Amino acid sequence: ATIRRTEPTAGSGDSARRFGTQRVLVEPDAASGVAVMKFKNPPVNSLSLELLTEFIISLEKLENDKTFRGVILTSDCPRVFSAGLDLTEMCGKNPAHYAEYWKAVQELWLRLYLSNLVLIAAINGACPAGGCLISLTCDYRILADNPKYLIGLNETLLGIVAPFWFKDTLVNTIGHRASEQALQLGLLFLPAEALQVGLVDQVVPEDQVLSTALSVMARWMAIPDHARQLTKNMMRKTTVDRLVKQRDADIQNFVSFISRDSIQKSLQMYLEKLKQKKG
Ligand SMILES: CCCCC/C=C\CCC/C=C/CC(=O)SCCNC(=O)CCNC(=O)[C@H](O)C(C)(C)COP(=O)(O)OP(=O)(O)OC[C@H]1O[C@@H](n2cnc3c(N)ncnc32)[C@H](O)[C@@H]1OP(=O)(O)O
Repeated sequence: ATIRRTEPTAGSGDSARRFGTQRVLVEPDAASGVAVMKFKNPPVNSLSLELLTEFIISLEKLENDKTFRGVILTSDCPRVFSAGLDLTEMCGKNPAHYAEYWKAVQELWLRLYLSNLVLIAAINGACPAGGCLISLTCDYRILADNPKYLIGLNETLLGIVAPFWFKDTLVNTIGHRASEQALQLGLLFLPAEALQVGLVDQVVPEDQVLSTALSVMARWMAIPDHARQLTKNMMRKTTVDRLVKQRDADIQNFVSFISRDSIQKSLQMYLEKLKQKKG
């Protein structure tokens, strides 16, 4: 994927400078050590290969810069946090493309789930499937209180199956029984339901999502990094290791699953339905 970096905006020093790429805007505040990362892949922030690649690069840049200890993930697109994996990357392409795409999905999850940074999701829009997965990799989730902003792993509604590491991430967050129901039924939760089941940590008015994320971040930043990072590692490493041990097999699994005629048909029908919704 071709990555175009955005120029820093004119400002009064480092903390006023933006950086990032075409699809991932980064607003750093060096003074507080916190950066706000905004997805900008209109119309719905679908996780195309380009967006995944730029996300990984921007995250790596922040991880390697000791100035930054916390990142808030949010959307620059109105009403959608992320529509999840880009269905056009999984439809009508060849096995080599599917393998490349899935490797990038894995890579992003691996980096996010064990990130040394404090990650907070400021969920300011709809958050299905892969969008929900990204938020689940964060240390804390704040969802805007809007009945249109549904969140959940809805893969079964598309006739596809959430892989084991999506499932593990959900189980680690809301527990086994709630995950069993949520995954089989492909549940998309309203904000109040998401809060009740523990899928998000706070639901706040839409105009307070970012300010709440910043104040929650201050609390997490007050904890010494080494102790917090080792604790996070202790909680999450086993889950990560499961995928690391079988990364190639997981790619092969995905490629053969997604290449099936029946799955391709389901995805195409789902995409058609999304497009028809407008007309
Ligand atoms: C047993 C072995 C198991 C191994 C299995 C391995 C793997 C399989 C599992 C793979 C995992 C997949 C996880 C995913 O993330 S799949 C994606 C699921 N996403 C969704 O279901 C969301 C679909 N989108 C929506 O519901 C809505 O778009 C919305 C996000 C609520 C926003 O609604 P709205 O603002 O009304 O926008 P539109 O619906 O009109 O959409 C605008 C535009 O965008 C296109 N689009 C929407 N979502 C996607 C997407 N995910 N990918 C690509 N394109 C998308 C939509 O078609 C419209 O396009 P047009 O403008 O051209 O009409």
